[in-house]
Amino acid sequence: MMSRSYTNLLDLAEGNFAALGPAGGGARRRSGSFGMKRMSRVMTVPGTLSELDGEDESEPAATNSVASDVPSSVSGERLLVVSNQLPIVARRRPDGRGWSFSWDDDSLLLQLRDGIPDEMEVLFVGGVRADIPLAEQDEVSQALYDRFRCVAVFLPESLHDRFYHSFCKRQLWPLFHYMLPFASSAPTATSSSSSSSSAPPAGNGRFDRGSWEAYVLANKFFFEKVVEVINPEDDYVWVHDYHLMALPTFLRRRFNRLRIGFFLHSPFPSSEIYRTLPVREEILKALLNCDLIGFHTFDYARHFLSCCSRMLGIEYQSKRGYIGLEYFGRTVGIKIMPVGIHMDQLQAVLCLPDRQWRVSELQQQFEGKTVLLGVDDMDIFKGINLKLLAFENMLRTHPKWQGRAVLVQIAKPVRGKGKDLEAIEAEIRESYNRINGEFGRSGYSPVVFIDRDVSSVEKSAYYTIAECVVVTAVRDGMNLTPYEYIVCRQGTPRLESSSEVTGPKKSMLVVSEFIGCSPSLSGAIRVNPWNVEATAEAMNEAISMSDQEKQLRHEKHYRYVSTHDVAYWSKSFIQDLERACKDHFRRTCWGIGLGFGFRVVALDPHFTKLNMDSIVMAYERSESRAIFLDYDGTLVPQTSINKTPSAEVLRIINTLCSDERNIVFIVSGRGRDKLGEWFSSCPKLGIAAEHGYFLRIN
Ligand SMILES: O=P(O)(O)OC[C@H]1O[C@H](O[C@H]2O[C@H](CO)[C@@H](O)[C@H](O)[C@H]2O)[C@H](O)[C@@H](O)[C@@H]1O
Repeated sequence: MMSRSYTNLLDLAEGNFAALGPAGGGARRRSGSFGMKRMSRVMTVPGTLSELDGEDESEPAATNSVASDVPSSVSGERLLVVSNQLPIVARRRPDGRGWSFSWDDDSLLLQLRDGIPDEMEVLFVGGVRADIPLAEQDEVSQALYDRFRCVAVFLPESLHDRFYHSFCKRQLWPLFHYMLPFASSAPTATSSSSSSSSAPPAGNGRFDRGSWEAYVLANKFFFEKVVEVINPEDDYVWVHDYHLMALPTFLRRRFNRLRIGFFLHSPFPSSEIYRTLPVREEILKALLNCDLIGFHTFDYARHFLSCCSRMLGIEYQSKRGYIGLEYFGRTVGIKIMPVGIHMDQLQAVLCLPDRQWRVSELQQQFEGKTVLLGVDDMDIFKGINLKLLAFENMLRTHPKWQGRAVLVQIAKPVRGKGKDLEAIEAEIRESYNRINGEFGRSGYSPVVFIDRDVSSVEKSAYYTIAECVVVTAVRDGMNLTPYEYIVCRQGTPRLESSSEVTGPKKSMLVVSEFIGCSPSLSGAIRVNPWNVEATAEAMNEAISMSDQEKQLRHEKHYRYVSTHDVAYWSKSFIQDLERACKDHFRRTCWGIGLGFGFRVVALDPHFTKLNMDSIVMAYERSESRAIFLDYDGTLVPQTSINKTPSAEVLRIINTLCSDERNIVFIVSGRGRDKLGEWFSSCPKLGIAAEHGYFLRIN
């Protein structure tokens, strides 16, 4: 077995993982060739993109392919939305026989369809949020494809565990949210103890190569599903979020001219954080195989660009409002556009009779009270405990709120697990018990903590009755809670006659400055959630503000949120993706490089890649030749520390110079002294030193 420390990324990208064994660590994979070691191609054949597409990697598709009924040539453009999870809700049938599926109306991936042109069909590729037994997977795949145009990706359980719980949730997710792993290697509940490596498992989120391999392998499973349905000539692929950052390399290797977009929903951290990631270059290079990379905020994009500059030496250019990275002749576009909410979906919920009934109930429950509301996922970055501490501080420093202010905190259970989460949950419990113990009295609980799944109807009822929403996340990619709140407080024209919507609309927000939605909410009170006292003051200020001021701020926010909805975001992304890809069919391209170093070199069609035979023929035919040779990267490897030309190089140069028909020059930025010294044994060689400022002509 190969050593664990091997860094052959070609193998990694090919899916040959020592740590996972020949079939991906017991992966019950049905495709014939997977897991067999194959030599990767280093493309040396020149050609246009269309010539090269699909010529590589003749792996058969998995046998549970749903593509049997996909027309081989689908007319019209399609969009393949690839994400860790499909926008599907799966439920076991009550009789235990089979599954029932429905669209997940709350999923942003589903909602983004509204911004996609009608003539563009949308297909989804992703995992299913349910444990579907192996024996049922084929049937489920077919049903999902037939009924929803969803292509299901099933990962073997052990792989899923290492991909999702270990690499995604314990390594990437914390790091992207600015949490560096501790140096200690004490294993935790979810560390990858099943890894076959001899190295100790990573604890506390420390990088673990076995989990990284699982991540790459899982990305390859997604890639294979895309391959089953893709029509590379017509389709666009839009990959979502940090789970699938290796996918663009697999796609680009197979389909050189595929139109690929990627959107990162989480933050992209500062380069000082990102550069601690041992696979930092691999991930950057994989993303650069896209045509367009999207971020919620300017800061996330700026961090990504500085990582590209500092770690890969690639600089960006900004032209007429578009930012692009020149990457081997291709321009990789950078898109900055925060996501939005689905207005119709939320407004439809607002009109449900159930909700109106729930609103009245809550109005009675909190009569005479001022409700501050928190709606968060129960994860380690949402700063729920900081919010409780700030609320406690407010009750203490502004006693007028004792008996009057209530903090309702909805904490949605999440799929992640681990000791950190358990510790945070315990801390939160302790805080609200303490606050309720100290300030509570008969008929008054200052904190109402709801740690169960709350339906969209109930959530919108809470939004409606809340005077202020408080978000104290210490990091969050975007966070749409404030947007949902604003829309619910606005209500809909259909509610105008009901008793719940009376008078001018108003809302108030206290939001962390560390979340993606913060820059778009100029009327919110922005806080540093680590500063508990300042957050307490902000809460007091928010609920004490005059109605007129609350109304003005609300109106400003509503104008923005209602016009920058999810359809606006997806439409804008697809338009930019189309624009970024408009030259795809004009360019001459070569795929080069191994593993994650793979990239497509794109050139204007007037360029031709030199072919060895034609060079030799031209050389032999010519009567007089001028030969200009660069030095670094041409005569000595770019990476070598010893820059002195080898004896072999000197011999070849002297051979070239000895032919009367040749004039040979070294052209370099290097100084004349060094070049003169190095080539003192080549008397017939010309030297253009310092970019031609000094010439030695012989
Ligand atoms: O927990 P995961 O399955 O790994 O998914 C991560 C989170 O994805 C979604 O949130 C992210 O996208 C949102 C929309 O762009 C953005 O507002 C948020 O900041 C991102 O983290 C999902 O809403 C979360 O529940 C997931 O935890």
